[in-house]
Amino acid sequence: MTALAIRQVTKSFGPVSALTGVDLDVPAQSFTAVLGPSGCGKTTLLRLIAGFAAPDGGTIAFGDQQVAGPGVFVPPQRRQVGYVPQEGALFPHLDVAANITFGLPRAARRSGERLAELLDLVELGRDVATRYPHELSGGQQQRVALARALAPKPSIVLLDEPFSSLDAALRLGTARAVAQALRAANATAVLVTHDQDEALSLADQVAVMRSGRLVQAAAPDVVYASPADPAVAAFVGAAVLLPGTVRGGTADCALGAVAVAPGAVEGAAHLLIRPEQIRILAGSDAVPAAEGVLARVGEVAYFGHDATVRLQLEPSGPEVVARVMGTRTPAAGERVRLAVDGVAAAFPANGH
Ligand SMILES: Nc1ncnc2c1ncn2[C@@H]1O[C@H](COP(=O)(O)OP(=O)(O)OP(=O)(O)O)[C@@H](O)[C@H]1O
Repeated sequence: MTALAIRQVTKSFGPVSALTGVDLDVPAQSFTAVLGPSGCGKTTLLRLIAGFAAPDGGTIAFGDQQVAGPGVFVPPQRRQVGYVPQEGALFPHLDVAANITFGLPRAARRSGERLAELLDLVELGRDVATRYPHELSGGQQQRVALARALAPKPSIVLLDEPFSSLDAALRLGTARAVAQALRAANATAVLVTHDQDEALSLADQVAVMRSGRLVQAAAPDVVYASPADPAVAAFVGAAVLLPGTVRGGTADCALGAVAVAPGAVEGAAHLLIRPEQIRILAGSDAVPAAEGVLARVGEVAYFGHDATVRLQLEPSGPEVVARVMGTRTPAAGERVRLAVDGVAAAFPANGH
């Protein structure tokens, strides 16, 4: 069942067109990440869903109830939406218990049952209940903000870059705990983020926005492996884009003959290959000349778990980037042979 249906929504601020013809379906009890660069309209979309502003055109429906559209505007307090902002959303003069239960009827506030349930849900100990926001870490504060948003059992939870103020170490753990709590609460959630890793790792559906338009909405692996266009490809991860020619399920390019996804249009194309698909076979002496494509190793950036390796294709080909395991990094200057694993996505050259 669709919990949230957005149809042809537009919104302008004076001459600035923030949203243009946005369509998005969010299935019930699922997690959608709206991903896009700064200024693409993500927050505006979230604010329209919450009811903090009205669209200029189009409709928004929660289940079978239209909440915004021509002649219809349900105010935010009647939309049953939970909202988790970036930071600083907690009341500083109230302890955690009072913050979480703020929106609940008095009886539920008094019983403490729902409070205990919510603390468990966001994986916070009971001892945290009497602390004040300034006595919590940033990650704990965001968990409390989520517990407060979930307390009245909203139909939809909206999260506006809720992890962006956290440092890297806290970010991952908090994001995972929040996603888990949303699933455990059977909530329907929409998260706004400009962080591709966050979107790909947390969401069931990634909705990619660019310049006020929604350019692709699909499962994370589909957006990554079959992006709608080269710009989406580059935005959702590192991408090697090479010109090539598609013929009979294979493309010829600077990396040799590379398999392409079924249905690829024949002829001139831009090929998308992910850095982790480029495999360094071995030093050029150890591999028969017929195998792989020759390259010279340039800069190696070591990240511990893995490394990125810049490779200049020989004799005069373009530079490509490979992602290799941290235990198998070649040395700069070494000559190697390369192969491509898996399939490349092909975009017709005259299509863009
Ligand atoms: N209240 C407003 N008045 C005027 N212009 C606005 C207003 N709100 C947003 N905009 C403009 O609309 C466009 C989309 O803004 P929005 O905040 O939705 O983008 P965003 O993708 O959320 O960006 P960020 O990631 O930086 O928050 C931007 O050009 C912004 O300057």
